[in-house]
Amino acid sequence: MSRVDGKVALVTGGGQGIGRAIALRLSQDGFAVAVVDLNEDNANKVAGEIEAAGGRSIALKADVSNRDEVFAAVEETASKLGGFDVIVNNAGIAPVKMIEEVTLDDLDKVFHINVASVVWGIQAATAKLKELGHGGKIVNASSQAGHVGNASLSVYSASKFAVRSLTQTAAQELAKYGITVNAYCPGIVQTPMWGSIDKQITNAKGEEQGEATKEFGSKITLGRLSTPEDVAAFVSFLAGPDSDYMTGQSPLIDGGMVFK
Ligand SMILES: NC(=O)C1=CN([C@@H]2O[C@H](COP(=O)(O)OP(=O)(O)OC[C@H]3O[C@@H](n4cnc5c(N)ncnc54)[C@H](O)[C@@H]3O)[C@@H](O)[C@H]2O)C=CC1
Ligand SMILES: CC(=O)C(C)=O
Repeated sequence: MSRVDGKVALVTGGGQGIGRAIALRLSQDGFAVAVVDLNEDNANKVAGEIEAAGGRSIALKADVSNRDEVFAAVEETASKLGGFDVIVNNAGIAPVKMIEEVTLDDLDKVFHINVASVVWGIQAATAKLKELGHGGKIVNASSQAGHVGNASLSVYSASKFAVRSLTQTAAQELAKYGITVNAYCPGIVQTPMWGSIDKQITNAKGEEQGEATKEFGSKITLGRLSTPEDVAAFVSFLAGPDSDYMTGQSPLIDGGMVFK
């Protein structure tokens, strides 16, 4: 019997990439997992993978930038899986845009999906945990871009700095309810998002595809790109009982990226 058996976790953006790996890992740890994504087919596939491996899971369609949909997803998770303990606010987007070309629409879209979503996730999880009368864990996706900022990803980087800030302030406000709030800050992770970033940067610079990966990859001390499972292993720690004495933190899990 694992120390999280019977507990329930909700993972946003769980349909692919890092979110999928987190959903699978938390299920292996013993959580029942709600896989939430805008892409319902992918969410269903991941929930199916969990069930096929002997875990408990549901798939839910929700747009995390919509407060009502996030609250409804938390409600449905608690009623269908019989409790609620952890939310992983993982969903995000990363459009490439040079600072001189950024528009109000770019700011609006990225901050709604990457930042407002985290506020809604924190609010919905806190309301449910207070109703259930016990503490829990909130885990947010930031990035190495939220520590150092990446050229070509200015709005995205700003959104990930914002996630770190929300993580710190929410941790201070919610400790009295037994809720901890932490973030994870990955480096270059082999997912559809990174594939798209490489394509957009190399297109914008007129370079061959893969050049951006080479450039970012050359900064990684451990000498390889991250897998989604590398990140999921750290989220497993943040979602589980071994991180009980940790809150307000946003550690890097980036293979030791060094920017000169
Ligand atoms: N891939 C990377 O190199 C890094 C990723 N991250 C962060 O990790 C998180 C996951 O990234 P990846 O797995 O690489 O991305 P991905 O693009 O491969 O997957 C993101 C998932 O989120 C879902 N999603 C997007 N917008 C949504 C919305 N409005 N509502 C609900 N679901 C939505 C997508 O359908 C998709 O399934 C993101 O927050 C990203 O910023 C952080 C550092 C590095
Ligand atoms: C997408 C992202 O967060 C990177 C490259 O750190």
